[in-house]
Amino acid sequence: MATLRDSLGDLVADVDGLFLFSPSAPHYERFDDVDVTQVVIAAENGVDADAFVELPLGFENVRDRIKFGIEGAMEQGFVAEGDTVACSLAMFGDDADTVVRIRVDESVRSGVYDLFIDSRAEPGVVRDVFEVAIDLGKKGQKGKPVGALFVVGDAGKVMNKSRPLSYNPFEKSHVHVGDPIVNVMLKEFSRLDGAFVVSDAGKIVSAYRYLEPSAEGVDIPKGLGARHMAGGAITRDTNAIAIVLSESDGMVRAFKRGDLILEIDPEEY
Ligand SMILES: Nc1ncnc2c1ncn2[C@@H]1O[C@H](COP(=O)(O)OP(=O)(O)OP(=O)(O)O)[C@@H](O)[C@H]1O
Ligand SMILES: [Mn+2]
Repeated sequence: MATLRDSLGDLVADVDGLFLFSPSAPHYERFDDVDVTQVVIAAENGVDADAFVELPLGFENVRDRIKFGIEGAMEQGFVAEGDTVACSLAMFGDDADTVVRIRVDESVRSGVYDLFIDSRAEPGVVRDVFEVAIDLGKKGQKGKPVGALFVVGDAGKVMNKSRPLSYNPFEKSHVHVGDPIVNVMLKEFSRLDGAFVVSDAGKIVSAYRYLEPSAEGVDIPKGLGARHMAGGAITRDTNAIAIVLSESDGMVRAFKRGDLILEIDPEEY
């Protein structure tokens, strides 16, 4: 009679790679002499792995996390299309409690890795803007839900394709989107109309910008309105990405080249 170990062993039988998501050192050492490519995907390479993919965001959604890891491993040549990999990750506890078997193919490519790593803005800036948008999504302004639109990268071109809705409070200051003060400021602003324009290096160039991209041919999900349309369209007309917090449904969405790339729920963070 087959044991449970035999039956579940099929999950990892003849895989080409083992992906360890944020492994502890003891968990990592358990696989010291496994005979397949090991890739560590984590916020930092604490276990000093040879094959490492940096996770810029926590990705509470496991599907997004796995897709990001596989996309990053493909980009770096650790695995190739057609490979099958086993992913070990923590879903409920602090250490690995889940194994996922997945085949590496184009369907895994969600564009999330590309959004963070191959955009004009630095990966850390993209991460900082996500964190500001997620924080705003969780807390709102004075407890009320609020929407916001951040256009990140290629600021010169974005400014040329937009106009001021009112005076720009960032005109004479050098505020980086990762500065803690930003979260406080955004909560104090009377309203977050228009778009925030952020430079490649993360400087907030302007607030209250009215974006005027040409919108024909930009296809955004039904039910999303002008803020999302402007966010999608500006990323088609420039090399910027757009991160949009919806006042209506509280979701944070990212657009690049006119396409919706990522949708996350701040409540999961
Ligand atoms: N072209 C634009 N450029 C900059 N900001 C815009 C633009 N169009 C709309 N907005 C901003 O989006 C806000 C909300 O507009 P609207 O409700 O139509 O968008 P939405 O996509 O439905 O967003 P939400 O899901 O937050 O309601 C507007 O008050 C305005 O501040
Ligand atoms: Mn709306």
